[in-house]
Amino acid sequence: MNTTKIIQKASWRDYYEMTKPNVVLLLLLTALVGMCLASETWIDAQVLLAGLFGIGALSSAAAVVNHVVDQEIDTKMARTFNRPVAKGRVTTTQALVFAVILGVTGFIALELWVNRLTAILTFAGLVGYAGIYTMFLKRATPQNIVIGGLAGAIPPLLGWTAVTGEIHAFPLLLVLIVFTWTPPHFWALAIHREKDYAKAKIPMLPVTHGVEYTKTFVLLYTVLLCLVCLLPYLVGMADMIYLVGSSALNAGFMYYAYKLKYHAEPETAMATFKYSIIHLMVLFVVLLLDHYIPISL
Ligand code: HEM
Ligand SMILES: CC(C)=CCC/C(C)=C/CC/C(C)=C/COP(=O)(O)OP(=O)(O)O
Repeated sequence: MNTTKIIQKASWRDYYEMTKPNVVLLLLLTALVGMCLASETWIDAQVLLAGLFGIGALSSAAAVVNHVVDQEIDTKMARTFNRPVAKGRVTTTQALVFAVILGVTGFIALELWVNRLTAILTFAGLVGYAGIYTMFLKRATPQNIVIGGLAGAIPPLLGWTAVTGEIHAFPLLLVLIVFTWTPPHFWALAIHREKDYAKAKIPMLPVTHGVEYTKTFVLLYTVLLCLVCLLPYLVGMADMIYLVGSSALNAGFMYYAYKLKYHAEPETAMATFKYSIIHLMVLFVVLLLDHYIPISL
């Protein structure tokens, strides 16, 4: 369906919004923690700055491409209809030029001042989110976000490879944590926005399998997340601050997921989604504290 777009002048805020700044900030926190956990001492300033810049720029480029590819469906949903490209304030060409500038500068920064492995893995994250998830999976299967979640989960590994130049099992555990966290994060929001997704004909789980089924899977993935979060402690990667902190955060997530399934009120799904963001943010801060203040039993 063709939607007529009203031509309005774009402001810098439109370009900022297209980068999904809050999402990218949380991705960068997970990358920073990956860097810190890989270092026994201070992180080299060049690796720290160029690494965060490059990962941030390529993630932002992926987010801008998402705005271009999804412009048609964005016009159909209350949450997204006012986005810069959907609304026509930024043209497809302008957005793509912006994405290419971000992508190329980010890749060059990683290649020149960090290392090639990190540049290639970060680029793979961009292709995973902008190419595989946005262009194909999102419209193809209700498991879209489970598979696509891998792209958003990769930053802790990127932080680690930025510092060490190699892949290690420890950051892969952090990737596994974010990967397991993504379904309850997104499906809680999708339950709240189920009618929007149905209207835009996007096969998100609550649309294809119903809200009750999705709530069950939010709960099951939250249980899985609680188990996966124990792994850093069990393999000796993290100590007591992490064990206590992550257990408390996971108890909170279980409370919301259980309430969503068995005692839901109208706002429970949105509250669960909001909690998921606090959960991941604090979890990574706790990992950082634990790294610098190791307390063993
Ligand atoms: C395939 C994986 C993911 C999907 C489908 C997804 C989906 C979403 C959606 C639809 C929103 C709402 C955005 C809005 O209100 O405009 C959102 C918000 C958010 N997501 Fe995710 N997400 C995913 C992965 C991640 C990851 C890996 C992170 C960070 C590590 C993350 C962090 C956030 C944050 C911080 C917000 C709040 C944004 C804001 O308030 O502006 N998400 N997510
Ligand atoms: C290089 C690298 C690590 C790239 C990862 C990039 C990235 C920005 C991941 C975020 C995941 C996310 C917000 C998905 C929502 O997309 P959606 O299209 O389902 O949500 P929307 O409807 O809000 O656009």
